[in-house]
Amino acid sequence: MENLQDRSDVAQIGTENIIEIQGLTKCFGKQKEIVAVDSLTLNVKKGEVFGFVGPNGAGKTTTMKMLIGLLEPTSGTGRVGGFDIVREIINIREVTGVLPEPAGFYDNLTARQNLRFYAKLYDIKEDVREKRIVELLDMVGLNGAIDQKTGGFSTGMRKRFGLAQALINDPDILFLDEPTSGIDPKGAQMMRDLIKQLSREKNVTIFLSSHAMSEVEEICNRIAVIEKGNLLAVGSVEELRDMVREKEGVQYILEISNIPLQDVAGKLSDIDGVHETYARNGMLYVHADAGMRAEIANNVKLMDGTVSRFEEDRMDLQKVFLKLIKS
Ligand SMILES: Nc1ncnc2c1ncn2[C@@H]1O[C@H](COP(=O)(O)OP(=O)(O)OP(=O)(O)O)[C@@H](O)[C@H]1O
Repeated sequence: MENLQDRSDVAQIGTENIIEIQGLTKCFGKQKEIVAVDSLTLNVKKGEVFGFVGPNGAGKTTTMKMLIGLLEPTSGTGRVGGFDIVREIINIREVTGVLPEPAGFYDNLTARQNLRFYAKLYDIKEDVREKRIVELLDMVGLNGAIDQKTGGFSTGMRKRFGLAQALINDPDILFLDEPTSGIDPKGAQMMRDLIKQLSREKNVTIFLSSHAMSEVEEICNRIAVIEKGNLLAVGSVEELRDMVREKEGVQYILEISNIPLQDVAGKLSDIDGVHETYARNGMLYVHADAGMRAEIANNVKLMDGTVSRFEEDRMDLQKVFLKLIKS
């Protein structure tokens, strides 16, 4: 699986913060009793593909809406592309593109007519506009449907068309709310490839929310995890994994010969920092604090055991996420 965070050749990530959020808060209700986003502080660097994940109702959409000027924060501040999210919404609209969930179009208009309409809102000149419409529809694989009404588009086509629409003003920053939800695996892969292509070839900064952890793991350089409006963690998959390793320990898997696994399990479970040991299918599983590898190996050696395999169960983002939200 291609992973952007390991590939500095893919995205040119700058040092400059293109999105800055300070203590951002949004409350709903007469008494402001529903705290949807609670003092959120985070930065996104230019060129990053930034994943925003959290359970249902965590506050992802509300945050995005505040960042693009659709909702006014209750308190806190934010800047997008250098512009203030309350006072400079018009400027933000100029430099951003948005794929909302669900995406809405004028369904009785064709793909070309829809894009023409949005292009006019941005005052894009006719010659540039017509060329861009064809290029964008080509990019998202919808050129064959250019003169079809969007009302007849499938869910996958609507998502891709929504991406073309979000790109009509050639934005520096793209906000994508669940860009692959409801579309089939092939369509989802195409969407991910497009997102990677935009990052790689156009250096567009992408801020996306998703419930698909494998997708976020595949395409995001960094990820913020939120729950009940609060930021739980932010970092690359590797950094988030390390946070969980430090907090919850790791699972080692050992293949040992010469001595009975039950004996090793018993001996290792007496060591400080080893939380659980059990043998299954000829392998020994050891749940221990991170960094106990050498000590475990030594103890097996002292018992005259031979270790032929010693692996750490590498948590994927799905596991990391579940551990972060339950701790
Ligand atoms: N207009 C509103 N009025 C009252 N409460 C709202 C409003 N909009 C959102 N909320 C509440 O704010 C919280 C955060 O909602 P939000 O839609 O931002 O979550 P989310 O992380 O995008 O969820 P999902 O993954 O389900 O899309 C939820 O408890 C939601 O019910």
